[in-house]
Amino acid sequence: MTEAKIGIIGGSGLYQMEALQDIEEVQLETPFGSPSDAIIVGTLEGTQVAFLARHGRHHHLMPSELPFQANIHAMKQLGVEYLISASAVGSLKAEVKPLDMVVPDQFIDRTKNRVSTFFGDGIVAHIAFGDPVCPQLAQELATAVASLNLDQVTLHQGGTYVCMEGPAFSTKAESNLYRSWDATVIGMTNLPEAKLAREAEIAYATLALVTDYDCWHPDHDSVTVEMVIGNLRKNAINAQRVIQAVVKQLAQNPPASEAHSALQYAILTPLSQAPEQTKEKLHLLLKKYL
Ligand SMILES: CSC[C@H]1O[C@H](OP(=O)(O)O)[C@H](O)[C@@H]1O
Ligand SMILES: Nc1ncnc2[nH]cnc12
Repeated sequence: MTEAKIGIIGGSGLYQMEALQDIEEVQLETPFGSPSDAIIVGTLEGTQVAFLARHGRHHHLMPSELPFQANIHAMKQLGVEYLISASAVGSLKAEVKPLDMVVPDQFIDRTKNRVSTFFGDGIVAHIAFGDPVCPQLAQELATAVASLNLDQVTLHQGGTYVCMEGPAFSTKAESNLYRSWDATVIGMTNLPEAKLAREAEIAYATLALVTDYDCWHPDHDSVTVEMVIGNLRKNAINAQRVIQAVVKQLAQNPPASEAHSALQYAILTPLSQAPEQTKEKLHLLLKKYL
């Protein structure tokens, strides 16, 4: 059985990891449907990792169409314990410039149409989510960025990621509202993923790669895809270097994470009373508690 303890979800601009060796394409099915694409399992720095292009390798899925449950379930099937998201974001702060990197430690949910839980159908669970990002994995990301001294890149450790529905970018009024909330960056994908990863007891952290100043900045044009694409290419190269460094660190010293036991006190329904069909559907997540 193909396995990997470290998973990577590549967002806009990061559709493959060039340094991956001994690649195997794994086409997985889950009780929640098919993931965005085949998962590419290969070795990086001698360590087995699993890579998934969030929007598909040809970017055919909108944020609202992403099969978040299937993506996280597929990573869990492969044995992933640490999941790194690389994501394009707009900046909501003057000092956070395009090409900078942010390792957020908070999220604000502005989505309207996302499924962000595996539970329901007779089994109720409420995971703790006060700290939505694994602090240990976030620290590994920050350490890796700092170790590389990347040209033109400032690292911002901590910050709030606003997750909006999209696909249209924000209005100026919305962008300024998020600025008044002291939010740092904006994107369309990471919050459902972080919630589902926590339910799956996978440590999750985001490497947010800044592509633009959204639309609030008086000295910059409002965000367009054309603007974003130029910076995505540079960001994708930097992101791969960071991920490679993190994988090396994690392989040498995998940190303990509270995320790995997130369900321990979260399930309210006595599993002895729960519907068999739901227990079966959630077996991968629940098996250690059955
Ligand atoms: C190409 S700009 C908008 C698009 O990029 C981000 O995606 P991801 O988080 O997967 O890198 C943002 O969330 C939007 O989906
Ligand atoms: N300005 C922005 N708003 C939402 N998602 C983004 N992804 C990249 N830039 C973005």
